[in-house]
Amino acid sequence: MTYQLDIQPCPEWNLFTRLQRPLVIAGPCSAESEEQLFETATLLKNNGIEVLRAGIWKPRTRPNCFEGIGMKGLPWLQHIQKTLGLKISTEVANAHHVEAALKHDIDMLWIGARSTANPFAVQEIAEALRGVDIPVFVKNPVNPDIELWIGAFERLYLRGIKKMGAIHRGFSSYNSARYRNTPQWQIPIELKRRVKQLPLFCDPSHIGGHREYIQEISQKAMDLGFDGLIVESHVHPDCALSDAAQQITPVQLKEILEHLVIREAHPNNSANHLIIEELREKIDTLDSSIMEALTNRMKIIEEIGLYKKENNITILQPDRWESILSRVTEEARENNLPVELVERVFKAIHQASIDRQTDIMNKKELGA
Ligand SMILES: C=C(O[C@@H]1C=C(C(=O)O)C=C[C@H]1O)C(=O)O
Repeated sequence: MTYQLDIQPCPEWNLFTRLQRPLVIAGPCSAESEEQLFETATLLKNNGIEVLRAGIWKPRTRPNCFEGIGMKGLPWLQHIQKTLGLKISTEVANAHHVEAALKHDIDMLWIGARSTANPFAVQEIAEALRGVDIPVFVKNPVNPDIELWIGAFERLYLRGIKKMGAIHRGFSSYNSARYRNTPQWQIPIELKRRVKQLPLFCDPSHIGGHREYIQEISQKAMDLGFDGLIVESHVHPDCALSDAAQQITPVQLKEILEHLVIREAHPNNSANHLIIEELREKIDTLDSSIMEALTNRMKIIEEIGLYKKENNITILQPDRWESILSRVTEEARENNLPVELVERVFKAIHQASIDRQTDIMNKKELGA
């Protein structure tokens, strides 16, 4: 069963007053001391940030790391809310956190990646939020499972939460890669396709794992039409008690934001609109040719399948398959197409052929 999520549009949330992209949430990974939090918040505010983030309870990979300041950090946030007029937000991982955060007038909550991966935790948080009308952001689960991510929104929605946003923070991987978490951009793209009204934020700090990547990841998010960014910012990043390498100062954040190129969702005049429409018509025609070719190919696959069944021949023909794959990858090289793309496409086509021929093989004769 899929639910139609009737999400309230972000401009109505009373969280951001300036509504141009990117909407920005920023603040330290963790609240560490009242001074660190207040100094950071003041600088962020002076640099135009409206919503402060700060972790109060930190889920850490190993015990004996700094696990967050806990409850005593909540009044610090509240003080900032009152004196600086910033909106305040933190991560919650259980009902107890939700209760404490709400008691301290938190403006926005988010559910972390490890919690999103656990439906029991999400359900518990959703129950604790029943009847509460504040925005709740959900980070993607650590594993690239879009259903789990959507499931978390559904659980919240079923308990009455209408102000929901998604945070893309990348996915855990065992391979050593450029970034700390692999972005797998196709997953937030698919989320946006499936849940259109959902505001989409990117967390370049956690994807990159190092401050040097924040600019490029933020730009990529903007190019894909993301609504906002949630960025870790600390008054003295190198002294941070958690995630030191990926935090930036409020001034560095301002510079990064100033350098972002923000593109419009659609062409801004009718001449440009016509150009893109004409090109899209060409794409539509080409897509129809691809579909026609796929349909005709499948018909022949079926004929070969019937022949194999009648003559007792194996479905998989490794030599034939090998020769197809080497021919198309060679053609890809000649035409300057990504070989990896062509391989992926043809492997998917070949697998579909095998599946179709397997169905034909297994189908009982009428009356047999
Ligand atoms: C169509 C055949 O069956 C299988 C499917 C193939 C394909 O999709 O082109 C190629 C070889 C076989 O593994 C065939 O034997 O030619």
